[in-house]
Amino acid sequence: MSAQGFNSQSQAFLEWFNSIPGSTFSDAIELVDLRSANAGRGIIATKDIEEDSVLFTIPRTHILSKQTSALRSKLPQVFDADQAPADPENGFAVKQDRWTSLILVMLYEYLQGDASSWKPYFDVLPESFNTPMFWSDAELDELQGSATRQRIGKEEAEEMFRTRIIPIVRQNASVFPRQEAVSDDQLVALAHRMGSLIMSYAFDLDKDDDSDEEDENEDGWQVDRDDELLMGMVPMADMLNADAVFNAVINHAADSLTATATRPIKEGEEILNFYGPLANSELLRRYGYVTEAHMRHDVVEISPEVIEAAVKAELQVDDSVLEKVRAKLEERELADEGAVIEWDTGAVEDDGTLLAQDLSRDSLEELNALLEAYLKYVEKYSQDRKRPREDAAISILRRIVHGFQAKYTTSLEEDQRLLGSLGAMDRRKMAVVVRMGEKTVLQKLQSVVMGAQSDQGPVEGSKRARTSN
Ligand SMILES: C[S@@+](CC[C@H](N)C(=O)[O-])C[C@H]1O[C@@H](n2cnc3c(N)ncnc32)[C@H](O)[C@@H]1O
Repeated sequence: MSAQGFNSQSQAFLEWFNSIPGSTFSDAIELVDLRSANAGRGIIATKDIEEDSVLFTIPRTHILSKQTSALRSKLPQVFDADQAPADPENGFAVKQDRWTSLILVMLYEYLQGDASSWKPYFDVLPESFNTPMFWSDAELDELQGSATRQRIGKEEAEEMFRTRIIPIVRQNASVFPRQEAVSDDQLVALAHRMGSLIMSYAFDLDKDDDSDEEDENEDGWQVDRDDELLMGMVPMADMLNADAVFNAVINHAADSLTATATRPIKEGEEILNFYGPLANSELLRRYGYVTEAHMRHDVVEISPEVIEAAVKAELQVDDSVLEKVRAKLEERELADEGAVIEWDTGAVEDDGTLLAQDLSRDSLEELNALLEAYLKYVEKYSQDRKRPREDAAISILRRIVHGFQAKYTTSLEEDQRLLGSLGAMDRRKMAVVVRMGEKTVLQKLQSVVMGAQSDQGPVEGSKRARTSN
């Protein structure tokens, strides 16, 4: 789209936003075109801004959610469990979760076209995304050994659209307009767009007062459910880009959400929100971009299968013993997720600046605990304590590191050279940044393991890792 067309959409959106009763938009900020930096729209300071200044305010009435959309009153049987017909054949009996509810609301508003009061907002929301969900196999191959590839979930998403979204749209032709012109495949593509928008633009709001917020577990205790937070699209708050070093936050008040400067911002600086201490792989999966500042949160995820394979190869354990060990670990809920190796040293202050002090954590704690448990149960079930546990643990760790490194087809040095030769931050370059971050963590892990091996001491990740940051 031309710069002129892009800016006139921004202008129309801003006028729509300013027409909302109770909204505010500071005269010290501006909505701008950052496409040349691959950052879409963003907001910059047009004047110096003082700490705690309010940048903009959006009343809750104009957060798009199942609470503000007319769809809910049109389809109470879909949104309210107690009104759902008992017959599951009609497709309504499954209660919608916060994802499917918001996708339905967004589809409903989007399909209204010009008749939707949210039209100027939809006009500034993107139609295509750089999240791995939309990458080709060749593009995904560039992620090499990254666990991100296993977490994309495209098929699961499509299954959800086909079973929980499309039947509702089709069975309510009078509610969802213009759908005759849209095939099922097109509806799936539209649901993908809405799902991706929710993933990278929606905010978690307060608890959803209308949902049955708590479930009972077997003991009769009330437990919080992950899906109880209401999700909504918050116009303007979602025009802020974000980074691991930021200068603004969104405050949630009873009637409105407000963007506030966390520290003084200079004229020309971009206003940046914070999405959380996410590894670049996760930033890419959810938001479709990576940044240098997020590299400090990079992690390597070691799956239970990788750990088990290393244990088996190192200790030459029979499958029957491994099965018993696995059952024991599952009983103790240790075997489900494997271990995450992190060198998270760059925590941020509340104002968005980096903490001066290095906050190294014991990055190997989780893996060490898991290996300790493996070794204990292997000894127990094979009735054979061949060697000291520390010694065995170090050898297993070495196997894990080597096994992992083999999943990445290029070395860190090769990637460094490649990165220097790549131009704009396209999908390939983002994949290179992700895999480089993970290889850097692996390299640190390797130096810890090698160090431990040379002095045969325990593997203490934090003490050694601290020197390398
Ligand atoms: C909530 S939106 C922010 C507004 C968005 N730039 C737009 O044009 O609509 C989140 C999306 O903005 C982009 N984004 C956010 N922060 C970014 C950054 N620091 N660098 C590049 N892109 C960024 C990503 O595409 C992300 O999925």
